[in-house]
Amino acid sequence: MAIQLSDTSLLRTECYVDGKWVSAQSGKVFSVENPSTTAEVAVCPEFDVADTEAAIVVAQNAFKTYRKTTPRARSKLLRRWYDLMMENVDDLARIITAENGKPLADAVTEVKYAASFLEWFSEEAPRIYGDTIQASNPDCRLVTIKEPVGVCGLIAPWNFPAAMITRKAGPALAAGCTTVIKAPAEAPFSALALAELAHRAGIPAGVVNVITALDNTPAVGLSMTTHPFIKKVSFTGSTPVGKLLMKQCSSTLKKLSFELGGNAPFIVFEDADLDVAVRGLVASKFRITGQTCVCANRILVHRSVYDAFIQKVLDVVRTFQIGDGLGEKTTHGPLIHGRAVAKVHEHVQDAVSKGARLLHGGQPLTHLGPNFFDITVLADMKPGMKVCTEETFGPVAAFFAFDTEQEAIDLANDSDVGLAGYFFSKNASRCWRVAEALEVGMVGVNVGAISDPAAPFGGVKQSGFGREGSKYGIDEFLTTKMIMTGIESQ
Ligand SMILES: NC(=O)c1ccc[n+]([C@@H]2O[C@H](COP(=O)([O-])OP(=O)(O)OC[C@H]3O[C@@H](n4cnc5c(N)ncnc54)[C@H](O)[C@@H]3O)[C@@H](O)[C@H]2O)c1
Ligand SMILES: O=CCCC(=O)O
Repeated sequence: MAIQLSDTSLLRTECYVDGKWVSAQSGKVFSVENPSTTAEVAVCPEFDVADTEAAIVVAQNAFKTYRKTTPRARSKLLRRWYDLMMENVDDLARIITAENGKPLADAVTEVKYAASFLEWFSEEAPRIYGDTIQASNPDCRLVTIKEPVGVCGLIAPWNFPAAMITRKAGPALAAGCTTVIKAPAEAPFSALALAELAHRAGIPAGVVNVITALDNTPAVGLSMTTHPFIKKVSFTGSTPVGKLLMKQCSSTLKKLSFELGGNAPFIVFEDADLDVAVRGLVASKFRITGQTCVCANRILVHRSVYDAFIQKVLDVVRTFQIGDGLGEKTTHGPLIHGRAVAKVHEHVQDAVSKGARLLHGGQPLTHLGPNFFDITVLADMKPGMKVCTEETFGPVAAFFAFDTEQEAIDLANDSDVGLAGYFFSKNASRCWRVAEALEVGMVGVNVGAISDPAAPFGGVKQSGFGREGSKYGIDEFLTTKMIMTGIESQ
């Protein structure tokens, strides 16, 4: 076996539908590679439209009974699922590292983060409230109740192959919904391992269904976004795919939550604690080798501290060890595939050709394998470079200089997307001013790591809509029903 696991039955290579492990009806499979070594991890079923529709029908049937379960019963199921994740942290992390490439320590962090959404929503399940409202008509009484929206299609990316699933499945199940989960083709085994644990947790058959596809992804996606039984699509991925899925969902007007791409500004003001800002930058920019949606993409530094700040960042970057995610000394792993390497390289070459100064890295590390790119530092960045308008999704720290607070805000907001933004300053008034001025869904003030199950995660502009995690996350899977009762006046 390509992954060393204590519990080998966690590596599942079939899809999970109606509580059973199933192959594609066609018998087709696709191969998943370890991005560090390019060795095959295992193969997975290539589901097609018929397979997908069968899973949707199963979820629809399961919804009829699951929706009637008590919130406390759903809470206990989620809690058991959470406990099983925590009992299997090491194996789950090894699966993540094998299919995604991130260092094992980061994979362990992801598993705990992923499990935290199950814990959080196990606690939210019994806390779904409606309202009592004073009707305009004195002869009527008015209340609202919350109901599960129905079968949910959950589509998630490879960069957090466990956490992006539980952040959706946790609230869906807490709300009383059933799910068809399309695992990312690059990293499907985490989702399948989660399905195995859902099974062990006693989650009823048909409530969690996990399907996989590579070449059939567009057809499977079309099925999930147009099938009348699916009432909600929750998608995390790129903005272009989000736009396509939204268009497809319009035919049946599904409820939607879209967590899409970002291009986070990271501002260092002249009054910042530079060491705190360096720690924040390392956490934000280089997490998972720059492959998170909330990664700093444009680093804006006040001219008076520009050189000093970059020097401090270079001092840290030079200590990084790039390599196989299982390597004991590895701090940063590979990119997910060759297309990602090519895109990062293109951003670097574009910047350098337009006058940026390359201070570190800048090249693929082909001696390590085809998916490795060096940690890169670029100074003298200018508007008009690709980094300004496209999400790099790689280990490139691109530094811009600014002179005034307003200039920094204008540069930060000069983007079609608005997911996360960060800034560092010791001035309390400035902290409020800038936090309010940034056109993003999430702001980190003097902090670069903002992910927390208690925090509402989501964007504005073309970063999408809806919020995951927090007390708001469950609303995405509920509908509000108004009940007006006429009473006879005496
Ligand atoms: N906002 C967030 O919370 C968040 C979190 C993680 C990643 N992201 C974004 O995700 C992107 C990286 O992930 P990616 O490369 O996997 O994105 P992607 O959009 O290519 O794919 C995301 C998922 O959608 C599936 N998919 C692709 N085309 C589809 C189609 N036509 N129909 C149905 N499903 C389809 C993929 O198989 C994958 O499972 C980045 O843009 C990143 O910012 C956003
Ligand atoms: O990549 C985006 C998700 C990252 C996170 O939840 O911290």
